Amino acid sequence: MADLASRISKPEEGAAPQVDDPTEGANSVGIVENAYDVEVKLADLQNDAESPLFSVQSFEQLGLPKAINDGLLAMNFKKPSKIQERALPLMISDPPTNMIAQSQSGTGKTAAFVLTCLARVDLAKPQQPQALLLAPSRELARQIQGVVQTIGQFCENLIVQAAIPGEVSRETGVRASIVVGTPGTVMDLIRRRQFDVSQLKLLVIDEADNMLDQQGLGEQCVRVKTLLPKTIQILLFSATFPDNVHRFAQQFAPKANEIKLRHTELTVKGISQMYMDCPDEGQKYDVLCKLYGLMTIGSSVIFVRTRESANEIQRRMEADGHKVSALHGAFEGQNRDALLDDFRSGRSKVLITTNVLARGIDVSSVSMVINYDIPMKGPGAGVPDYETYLHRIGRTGRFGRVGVSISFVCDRRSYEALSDIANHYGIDLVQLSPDDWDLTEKHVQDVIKSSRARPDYAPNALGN
Ligand SMILES: Nc1ncnc2c1ncn2[C@@H]1O[C@H](COP(=O)(O)OP(=O)(O)OP(=O)(O)O)[C@@H](O)[C@H]1O
Repeated sequence: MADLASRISKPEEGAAPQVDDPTEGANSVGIVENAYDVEVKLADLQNDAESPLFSVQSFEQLGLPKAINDGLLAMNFKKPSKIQERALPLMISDPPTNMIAQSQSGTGKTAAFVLTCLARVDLAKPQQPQALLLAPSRELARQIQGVVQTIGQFCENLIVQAAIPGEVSRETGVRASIVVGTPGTVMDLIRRRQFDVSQLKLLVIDEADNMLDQQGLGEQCVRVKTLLPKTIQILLFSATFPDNVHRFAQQFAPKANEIKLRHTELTVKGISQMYMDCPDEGQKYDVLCKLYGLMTIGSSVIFVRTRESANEIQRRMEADGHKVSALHGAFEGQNRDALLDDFRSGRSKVLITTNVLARGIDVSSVSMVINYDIPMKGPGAGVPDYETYLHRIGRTGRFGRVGVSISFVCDRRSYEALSDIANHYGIDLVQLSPDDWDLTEKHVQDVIKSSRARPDYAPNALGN
């Protein structure tokens, strides 16, 4: 990366900015090539991780009910991805065993835990909550609910309910066999006795490192767990598990089987990671506007640090004649739902957002992610946020597709933060220059106009 030592921007002035973290409360064209292996650690060491029993080559081998297999067919899921191949047999076998599972963004973790829920619920008791899935944002909870409904579309009597603000009526409470929610709302419903958790068999926590780490959600998840049956099977999923959270995850889900990735295997090779060397903070906006034409080839997500900058960039871009949407934690739930639905359907193609959408959101048409601000964490936002970087760029390059991420740097601080992130994951970032627009366009177009992943890339494989 170029030397940016001489470019130091002034600190921001004004009121404390509103920062969102991701913790408030389709079918694929991907080819499945399971060329790489993962580290599987079995809770019961008497078992043999290499045994064929612990890996399936097809969904049929799992012996799931026909209705579930029909759902997979309807989704055009022909072959399990690596995480599905390795995790599913362990998760659906009896006696139920906990699982801590890691695989890269966009590799099909959702279907892995959704299939486990569908395999475990007794459809003769459709209104009795039996599986609880927790996610960090309302958008992700709704998305997971949609996946359960789609894969479970032929399961008679299946009722799935979202436990997010505004979705559960006070009169009826929770009346579903599978419940997908955010921890705060779930906690409220249990406290108000509107959610009978006495017969829950399964607790799934998606984005588990984030859910167990953050003060607010970590505490909430622990409190929710204390109210659940002691024998409940716990499944923790994420693309990232920093060591400290991983240790806590092992206490939270004792005696778990584990599927882990090596540090350097965390990035998705289908995502071409680039950075734009902007002259200064003020000119980032002009660079963004120049990129606009490229951003609309597919769909794009622009990540900014604060809600205020999301609003401000939206205002300026619209004033400059560009069509963009902004979504962040200050919006009301239903408004957020409508905004994301517009983006999913392609009615809006450029979404400006905060970390609230950094994790989990699956929109296959996203071909570009822009880190307008490098993700930072810690006191005074002084430390690069390695995990959030990976989750943000993972909104593109889903399930074997290709995509581009462009991170804006404009001063020593942002440059060093991005260098740290690159070193942390062993990534070589391609440098783009705002002075050579033809070359920038070529770099970006070469990737997003190619419809296939590079031949050396085994899409959807863990550890690719
Ligand atoms: N076996 C499969 N065959 C084809 N497509 C699949 C298969 N499994 C999952 N997919 C598709 O892959 C995409 C990504 O899956 P998913 O959203 O579960 O990723 P993830 O691993 O949870 O990612 P993240 O870490 O970002 O949350 C989805 O669009 C999903 O429909």
